[in-house]
Order: sequence, then C-alpha cells, then structure tokens
Amino acid sequence: MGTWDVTTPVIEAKDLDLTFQTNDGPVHALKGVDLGIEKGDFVSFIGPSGCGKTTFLRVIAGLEHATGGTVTVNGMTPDEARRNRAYGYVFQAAGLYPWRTIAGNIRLPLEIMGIPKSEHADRVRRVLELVDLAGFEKKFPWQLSGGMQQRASIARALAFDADILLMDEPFGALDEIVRDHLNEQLLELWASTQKTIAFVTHSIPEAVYLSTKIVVMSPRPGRITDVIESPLPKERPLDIRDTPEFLEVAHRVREGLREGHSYD
Ligand SMILES: Nc1ncnc2c1ncn2[C@@H]1O[C@H](COP(=O)(O)OP(=O)(O)OP(=O)(O)O)[C@@H](O)[C@H]1O
Repeated sequence: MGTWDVTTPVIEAKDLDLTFQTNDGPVHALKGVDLGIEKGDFVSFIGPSGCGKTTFLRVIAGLEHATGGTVTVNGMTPDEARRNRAYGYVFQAAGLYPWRTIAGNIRLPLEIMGIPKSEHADRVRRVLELVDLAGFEKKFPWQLSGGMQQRASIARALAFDADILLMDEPFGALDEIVRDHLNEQLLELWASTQKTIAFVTHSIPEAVYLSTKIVVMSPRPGRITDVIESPLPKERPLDIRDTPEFLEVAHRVREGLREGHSYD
C-alpha cells in the first residue's frame, strides 16, 4: 500500500454504449459514456428528455445491459451487484402498494430478501425516522400527501441499508415548496448515512443544490458533455441558491445543456 489514498470508484462506466433494437430500427441511447462515481458522492444527471438518464441508471442497476463498454458497481458487474442488493432504487412515482400500510410497503424488500422477521419492526422504525415519518407505520399510502409518499418510498429504498441509492427524478411531480423541503431533507439524510447517491433530474437548481458532482448530458445518443465538481460546501442552507458561487455553477450547467443541444 502506498501512503496516498487511491479511491476506487464505487460506480465506474468505461466507454459505455447502449443501443435498443426496436421495431422501428435501432435506438442509440448512450454513446461512449465514461464516468467514475466515488464513495459518498452525490451525483446528479441532467439533460434533455430522452437523453438516456434513466437508461444509464437502469444499466447501473443491472435492469438494462450495455451493448458496448463496461460498468462496474462495487467492483462487480451490475448483475452481481443487483443480486448482492448493492443499491436501493427510488422511482419517479412513489409506487407504494395501496393495500399495504406504510410499514407493510417498507417491509416488502425485507421479506423478499429473507431478512429475519424479528428485525423488520426495528428497521422500519429506523428508516421512517430517517425520512421524518416516525409514527406513520400504520397509515395507508392514500392517507399521506404526495411528498410524504415519496419520502415513504425513499424509506423503502433505504430499508436494506445498501450503500448506493439510485434515484430517478423522485421529486419531479411535486410542487416547488415541497420539493425544496425534500431536497433539504435528502441532503441531511445523505450527510447522516454517507451513502453514494446517483440522482436524475430535469431541474438545474435541484442538481446544483444537491450535488457534489453534476453530469450534463446531450440529446440522443446520450453523451456526457460536462462533469462539474461542485465548489459549494457540504452544509447547504436553501438560501445558498442566491450566492454567486451557486449561480455560477447553475450558469455552467445551463451552458453545457445549450452546447449539447442542436436547435433543429
Ligand atoms: N426499452 C426500450 N426500448 C427502446 N427504446 C428505449 C427503451 N428505453 C428507453 N428507450 C429510448 O432510449 C432513449 C433514452 O431514454 P431514457 O428514458 O433513458 O431518457 P431520459 O433522459 O431518462 O428521458 P426523460 O428525462 O424524459 O425521463 C429514448 O429515446 C427512449 O425512447
């Protein structure tokens, strides 16, 4: 071992390519994507609709397969990582089962994974605390607001305590005030759990507020046009969004999006 600390990326993509074969011919979704995500990073993916953000997240999750290049997750193939429950996944819609209580929904992945029943109640309580929903165990999803449902779905993704959290536009459907609040809470959760988060968003302020690293993508075939290491401190009150540093990063993201765009 050397005296310096060489960190191996938790998620690493090398020259990743993905072409879907469809009835209308091939759809080239991702092209030559190179990216390293380090432990504890909060990485946002931003880009126009259809540029392959969700596809990239699904490749990391082993739900789609690259047609070229490689991806590793914790040094494993995405399929191995999925079988090892390396990540929790939060979808655009909360996707809670309406016939199960909040606790019942959170227990589901624990049941599937065969975690001993005696541990369930404790885990449910702990993750509900993390998302500020303590005491909501017995409620049904329809008794919660949209923002609370999304928090419950984050709790479900946290239930088996994976080091990696993959989040696909989790707050896209919420109004701005609720979204602000959840952004603040997510940063607190990230700081207290030290998870590695990969987060898809359409919102420049959201990406800049949350991330240590912002990955700007171009329209199809999805390529990375810029990777911005955030100069902002880890502690981020919401009003950091009015500071020159914040606005500068937001400007660079906007420029990156504009450059990747062809206006035809
Ligand atoms: N299973 C599939 N079969 C064929 N084409 C697909 C499939 N999944 C995605 N695509 C295509 O690949 C491209 C990238 O889609 P993807 O959903 O990853 O984009 P996105 O950036 O997440 O978009 P949005 O921001 O609208 O969610 C799109 O053109 C989409 O139509």
